[in-house]
Amino acid sequence: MVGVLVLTRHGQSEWNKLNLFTGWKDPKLTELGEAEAKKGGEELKKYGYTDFDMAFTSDLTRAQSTLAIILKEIGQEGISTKKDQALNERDYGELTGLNKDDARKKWGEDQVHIWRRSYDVPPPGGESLELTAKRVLPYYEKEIKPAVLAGKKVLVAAHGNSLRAMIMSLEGMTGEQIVNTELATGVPIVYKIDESGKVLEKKTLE
Ligand SMILES: O=C(O)[C@@H](CO)OP(=O)(O)O
Repeated sequence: MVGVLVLTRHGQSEWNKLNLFTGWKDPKLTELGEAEAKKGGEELKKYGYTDFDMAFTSDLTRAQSTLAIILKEIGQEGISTKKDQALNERDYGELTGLNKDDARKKWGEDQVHIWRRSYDVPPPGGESLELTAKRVLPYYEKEIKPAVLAGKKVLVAAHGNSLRAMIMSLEGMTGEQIVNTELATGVPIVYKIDESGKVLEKKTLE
């Protein structure tokens, strides 16, 4: 039996556009973000992914809106959907709301890069990718993975860092390998997975 897991980062948010550390803040999608989500839905439709069994998203508007736009585009608006904080973006702590370029000026390129893309160094008062994975992966293992291993088709709309945690687990990567992988906004990544959890195919629909 082969299950399908589609991971999609939300479209551009108001704070992505303003280049602000976002984390658990809850800005809406921009018009571009809505268009990116629609394009993601169109790509799924083009490849025949219009029959998902269930969907998952975070507790944040930008991911929920992305999911709603995709589901509308593929004609699956009524599908069973679970929303959970466990799939939220990493908490950016004291950096939340600061401009990323201003932060580089204040603390230096290297320090800001360490906060953004090291595996285990959290930003002040916030979560590292390691800490993010510690709350994302138990939820993934309990709610998402069993459905995929049972052959279901599952759609997830979430965030750069919550998705990195899942990709790390799916592809058997180390934290150091995944941190510098950038996920494009609104682009679906399709995994075909067998009942043992082995990834048979990965395709990025852009
Ligand atoms: O600001 C954020 O919440 C995230 C995603 O936009 O930023 P980063 O790319 O630094 O993980």
